[in-house]
Amino acid sequence: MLKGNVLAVTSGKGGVGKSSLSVNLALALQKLGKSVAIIDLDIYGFSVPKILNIDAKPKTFNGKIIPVEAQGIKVMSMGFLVKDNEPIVWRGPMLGKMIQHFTEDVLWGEMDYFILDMPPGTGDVALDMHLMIPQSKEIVVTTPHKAASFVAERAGSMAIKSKHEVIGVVENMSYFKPEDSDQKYYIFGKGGGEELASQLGTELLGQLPIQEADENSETPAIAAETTSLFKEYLNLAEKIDVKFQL
Ligand SMILES: Nc1ncnc2c1ncn2[C@@H]1O[C@H](COP(=O)(O)OP(=O)(O)OP(=O)(O)O)[C@@H](O)[C@H]1O
Repeated sequence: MLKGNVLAVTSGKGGVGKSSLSVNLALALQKLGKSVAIIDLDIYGFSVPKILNIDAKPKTFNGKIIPVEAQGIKVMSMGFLVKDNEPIVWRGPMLGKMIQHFTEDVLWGEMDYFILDMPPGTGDVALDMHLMIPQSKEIVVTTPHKAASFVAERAGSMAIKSKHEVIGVVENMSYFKPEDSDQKYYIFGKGGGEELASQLGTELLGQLPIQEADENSETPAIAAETTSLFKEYLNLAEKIDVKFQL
């Protein structure tokens, strides 16, 4: 199976920044000298290939898949297997087979980290992941609004019930801070991440700012190294790396 540390990035609801976090965290861990792979388990709503601007399709070798590599990160995603962004209409058991396929039939090799970009919520993929990859640890992503953290708690509780360690909560889109000022604007409210961490008995690992996307970039969802968001991703990567050494 997977040879390396496994970190699942989960959330209660969609659109909180799980995929952005998975990719940016992978790049930040790489900055720390780690080898990183991303397994995009958001089978219906894959977005990792788009975030990394990957056009290539994986090749095969002896019946196994060679993951696509972008910016030094190895990636496997349902997005590589569907034609023209067609929707995926599958039932639960097929989703489980895909997790098995992505973990067992891909030539990953040994990696320092496998990041699993999970679909939102507590559906079939989350259930199967908990059964098939019992060694994985989790972070739960939420936005600062209390209602978002209430929903996110379910994903965290599910991990705890299935005996997966939740190593922490990450609050995304916590505030907006202009690059030329230290003033923080709490656009989506405050306190959701802190509250969720205390409900799950874990710690708040990071609060990520809202970052204006550079639409001229080919990868607008990847934080440029000059931004405060990038610095926060680096801090987060350092904290997570320490947690895996314990
Ligand atoms: N810190 C941030 N600042 C500004 N925009 C952000 C930030 N984090 C994420 N976004 C944007 O929010 C949108 C949703 O992010 P993303 O796709 O990563 O969320 P998700 O939780 O993976 O969603 P889904 O559940 O649909 O997979 C994207 O357009 C992304 O670029």
